[in-house]
Amino acid sequence: MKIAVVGVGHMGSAIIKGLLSQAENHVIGMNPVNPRVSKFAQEEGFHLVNSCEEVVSKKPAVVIVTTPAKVTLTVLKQLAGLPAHTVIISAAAGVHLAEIAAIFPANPLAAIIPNIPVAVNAGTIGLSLGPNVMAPAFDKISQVLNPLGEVIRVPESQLDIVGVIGGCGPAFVDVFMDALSDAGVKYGLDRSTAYQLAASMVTGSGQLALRTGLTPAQLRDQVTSPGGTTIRGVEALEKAGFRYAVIDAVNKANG
Ligand SMILES: NC(=O)C1=CN([C@@H]2O[C@H](COP(=O)(O)OP(=O)(O)OC[C@H]3O[C@@H](n4cnc5c(N)ncnc54)[C@H](OP(=O)(O)O)[C@@H]3O)[C@@H](O)[C@H]2O)C=CC1
Ligand SMILES: O=C(O)[C@@H]1CCC=N1
Repeated sequence: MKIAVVGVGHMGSAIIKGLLSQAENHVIGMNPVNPRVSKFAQEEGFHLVNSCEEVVSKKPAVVIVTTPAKVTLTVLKQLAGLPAHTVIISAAAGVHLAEIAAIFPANPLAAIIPNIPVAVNAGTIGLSLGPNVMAPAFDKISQVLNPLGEVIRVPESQLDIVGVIGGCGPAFVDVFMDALSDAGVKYGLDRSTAYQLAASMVTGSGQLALRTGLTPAQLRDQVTSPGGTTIRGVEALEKAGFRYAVIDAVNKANG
């Protein structure tokens, strides 16, 4: 499928990497002239254009817009020449389907909040669909998004909070992994071993939760042996207000 990704920054690059892992995808990136993006396009081997007019002329089946939220509606207006069957997917946090529908009244529309792990096809993607998404368009959206990771369909009213937990969440986990790694280094691990250990442990914990369906509390109980070491660490986290720090991170990001 021919897919255009408009805005090749952190999220656009991550989506392009994930899309390029599927041989059937023909990916076109669009970004204003920028040596960073030209180098990335050369390295990854996708076609790069520098204007919305060129995107329209390439007739992509699906356009994914990953420009900064504040310029996204302006960029979408520049894409208004796309035919009515083109599927428009916006990844911009805080840009609503109704605002996009004012520009593309007849097109199938979707709003997504992906996260950076889409780069390795292990993303978490919140998805809300607009009113014009019939079966053929839904098939295209699924064909594009499903290989990028887990797609979680939610009403648009929940997309902001899904975006904070799924989209911002990797940064929160990265801070946690960085701190864990510091602690490992303090006790003698070399940096790369500490990073590998933290990342592997987080991956495994997430996979276990998904595959078993157990709650985080049930999983924690499996680790906290009576009178053992883990419960002493959990106590220290509670004393430091770790839970509240996490909830307040979500409050702030959602504000
Ligand atoms: N980063 C993330 O984890 C997530 C991001 N998002 C959403 O993705 C969007 C981009 O975020 P992010 O990738 O972090 O930001 P970046 O700043 O890394 O990327 C934005 C990209 O858009 C380009 N750009 C700027 N203006 C235009 C334009 N008029 N036309 C085309 N491209 C343009 C920029 O080009 P240049 O650098 O050359 O100016 C840059 O490459 C936001 O709307 C954000 O809400 C959603 C979920 C997660
Ligand atoms: O920080 C941001 O605004 C974007 C939205 C979700 C993750 N990154």
